[in-house]
Amino acid sequence: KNTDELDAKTFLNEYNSTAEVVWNAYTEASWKYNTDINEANKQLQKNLEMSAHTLKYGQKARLYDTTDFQDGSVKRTIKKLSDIERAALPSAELKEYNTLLSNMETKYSVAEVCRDNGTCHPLDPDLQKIMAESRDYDELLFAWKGWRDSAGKVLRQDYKRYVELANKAATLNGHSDNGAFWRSLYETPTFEEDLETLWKELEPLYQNVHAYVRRALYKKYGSKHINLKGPIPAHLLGNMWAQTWSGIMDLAMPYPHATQVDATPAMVAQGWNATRMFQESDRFFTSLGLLPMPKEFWEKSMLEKPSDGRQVVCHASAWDFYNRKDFRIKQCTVVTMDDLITVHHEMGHVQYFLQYKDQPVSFRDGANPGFHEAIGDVLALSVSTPKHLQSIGLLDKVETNHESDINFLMSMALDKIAFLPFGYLMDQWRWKVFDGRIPSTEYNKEWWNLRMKYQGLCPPVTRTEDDFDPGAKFHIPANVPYVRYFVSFIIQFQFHKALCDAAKHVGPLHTCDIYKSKEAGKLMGDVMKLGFSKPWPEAMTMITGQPKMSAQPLMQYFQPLIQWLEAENNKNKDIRGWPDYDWKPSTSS
Ligand SMILES: O=C(CCC(O)(O)[C@H](Cc1ccccc1)NC(=O)c1ccccc1)N[C@@H](Cc1c[nH]c2ccccc12)C(=O)O
Ligand SMILES: [Zn+2]
Repeated sequence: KNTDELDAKTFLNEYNSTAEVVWNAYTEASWKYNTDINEANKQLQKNLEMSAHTLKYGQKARLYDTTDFQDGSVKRTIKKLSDIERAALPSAELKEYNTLLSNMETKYSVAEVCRDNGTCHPLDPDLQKIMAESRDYDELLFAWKGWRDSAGKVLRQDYKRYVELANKAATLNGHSDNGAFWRSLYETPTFEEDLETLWKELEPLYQNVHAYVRRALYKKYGSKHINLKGPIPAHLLGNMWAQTWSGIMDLAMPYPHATQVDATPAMVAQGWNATRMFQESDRFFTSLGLLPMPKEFWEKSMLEKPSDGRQVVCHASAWDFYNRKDFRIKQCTVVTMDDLITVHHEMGHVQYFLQYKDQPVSFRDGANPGFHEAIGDVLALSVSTPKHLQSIGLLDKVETNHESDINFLMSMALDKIAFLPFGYLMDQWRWKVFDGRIPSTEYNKEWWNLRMKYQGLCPPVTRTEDDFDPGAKFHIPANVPYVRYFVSFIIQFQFHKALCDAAKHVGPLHTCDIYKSKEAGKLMGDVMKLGFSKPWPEAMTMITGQPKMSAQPLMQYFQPLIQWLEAENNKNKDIRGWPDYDWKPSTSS
């Protein structure tokens, strides 16, 4: 083994400069395909070249014994390069794996649901609009079942083979399975226990929101479709996957006569478009002293779904082209408050790219995947406040009284609290698939067991193993881990609390708006500049003064609503949980 640290540094410099070129070429090819899906653009050649580069340098990295190295960054980089992921597969299987991934993402992205009269609906924007706005039980069922027939079902065989190859690559890199590899990215030995502890702390709050929303849906859809002691049919929550519930805020509004919280009508009335939404977000970031989007961003991003007939991957994403100057977002933006939040989420990714662009490529990543997901959401917590929405002209009447507070907190809970069990169960399912506890013959049964256990949902129609409902959620066919969002929804409140303190905010946490706080911006910028160069507990300590994930700031933020929900559910004599787990909604309307 080579113990020469100077030699290692030279090797890493060579790696870094060659990696930028190879990764840039791959990213350009991937962008071309994602924004114009067709056979010609499918060429997977650049993907293979990237893996060849990873293999070459990974094998050389493994020759070093870094035990006595002085430079921590050299040790950290050698360790990271030594895991060569899919490049460990024999070339025939690597080609098969890349083809499978490309085919799964394409099948998902081009899927659509057709009516008897022949009109066909893509997920974005059509089916998403139906799921958020329709209050017709059967129309919702048409979209919900149709999407799973068109996008989920067709992926089952591809997915089964993908699992085998992903696991083979993981074991060739020394992991027990692909789930173990995904968890290793958090560098936290107690990661799974920590997540379970956080979930147990938050479960009572979720059950209170669930009980309250079930009561609201009971009022709307009646006892044929809602059992006040049972799970909620999964198509009634205002979202295709029931992962966020703000789509049914109108049914769950505690005080309909107090301050409204939805800025969508004003955005539409004032003629906002996608570019305006991104400019608004850019303005918030620069108000904190963070970096503006470079001109390439505005010239080369795809901020709206193309109208020239091109097929694209509509699921939003942010892109680093690894040349320190080209950064883009691809988003099929619609003019809604919900998408204004997503705009900030994606811009948070690009801000991270900008802040760490001068790190070596190995460190151009989040402190952990949850950090990358949290940045934009932290700013969105400020943007979402009625006070801020009023200051940008999107809400006119804003009162500061108890009812308005509860309305606002309910709208936030329908996104942030409702999401937690979904964010947690997605990779519970995948970790069990990767480690063999869920065989392919039980993919769908175990999916719905988890959907029942954590979210208290049931399918509106019978499901079988002919179906593959997990495949109907982008991240499953797209091979994108999901527990990062669960982590993000926890730590973003820790960051929010710390930044609000830095911004000298006084008053309840949920009223804090860090807009224009250079102190808050400095704290965020310094952490983002680190990229992946330090273990994430160090980054966490820089912001919050302590190294752990904690649910306390989230609970503090929602405290007024927690009390209100307890009282409201007791007043309605509603039970928490869903003991009638065998109940099924009637299939006649
Ligand atoms: O998937 C996303 C946003 C897309 C993304 O920005 O996270 C994107 C996902 C992706 C990853 C890899 C390939 C293609 C898409 N992630 C990134 O663009 C990205 C870029 C650089 C580093 C890390 C992530 N949100 C999740 C979770 C979520 C639901 N509602 C939300 C509201 C606010 C924030 C997140 C969510 C979802 O829609 O289920
Ligand atoms: Zn993201």
